[in-house]
Amino acid sequence: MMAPWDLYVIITTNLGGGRPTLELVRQALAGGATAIQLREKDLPARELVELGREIRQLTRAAGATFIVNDRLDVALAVEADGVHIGQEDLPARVARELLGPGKILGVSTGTVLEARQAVADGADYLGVGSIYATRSKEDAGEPIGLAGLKAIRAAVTVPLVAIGGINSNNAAEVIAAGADGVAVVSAVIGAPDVAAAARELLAAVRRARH
Ligand SMILES: Cc1ncc(COP(=O)(O)OP(=O)(O)O)c(N)n1
Ligand SMILES: Cc1ncsc1CCOP(=O)(O)O
Ligand SMILES: [Mg+2]
Repeated sequence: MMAPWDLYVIITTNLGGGRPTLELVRQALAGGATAIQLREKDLPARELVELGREIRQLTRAAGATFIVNDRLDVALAVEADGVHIGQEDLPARVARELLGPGKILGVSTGTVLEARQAVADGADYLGVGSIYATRSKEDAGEPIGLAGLKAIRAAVTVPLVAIGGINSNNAAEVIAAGADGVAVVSAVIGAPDVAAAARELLAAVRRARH
């Protein structure tokens, strides 16, 4: 069964307003996040594994998908559902070989060429963006906008998760442009009430689909 990508919350603790990682995860899940990504750039592998094990338990109990960013070794070690890699990470084809067919492989793409290549290499879903400007990733590049998303939607059939500057005010137009779900950092973990922010964004995504 492919994961529901309606609300994919990315956990980068230093963008979470000083709150502990697991508290952010618990609150995002309480607000209905359908997928959680552990995205910590500065933690040693040992700490990533410890956190990943806890998040595995929390996501399993909530029925949510758990993806580890960048680190295929950590994803396997904590029995995550899969790994997300970008254009500068492990090549997607290599990641697919190491993962085998049973785990989810997500790949970041910003162009039709990248999207087609990622699918050919074995991606199960694509992170598409940055759609809008974002302050959560320094090297996010120029926004591709809804036009970029629509072009990728027309080129591939795998699920598309739109990312970059998405919030409850613009989620509807992103879904209308062809995204299957939204991936967010600041709109959820940067909010004063993480659970309420997740609930509001999830409702916006689901409303947009009907
Ligand atoms: C769902 C999703 N889409 C895109 C990204 C970005 O991945 P990447 O380009 O490798 O950048 P980092 O997140 O590793 O800085 C993502 N993490 N998740
Ligand atoms: C990880 C990532 N990849 C492309 S944009 C981005 C950051 C998205 O963060 P926000 O939802 O706060 O704009
Ligand atoms: Mg990466």
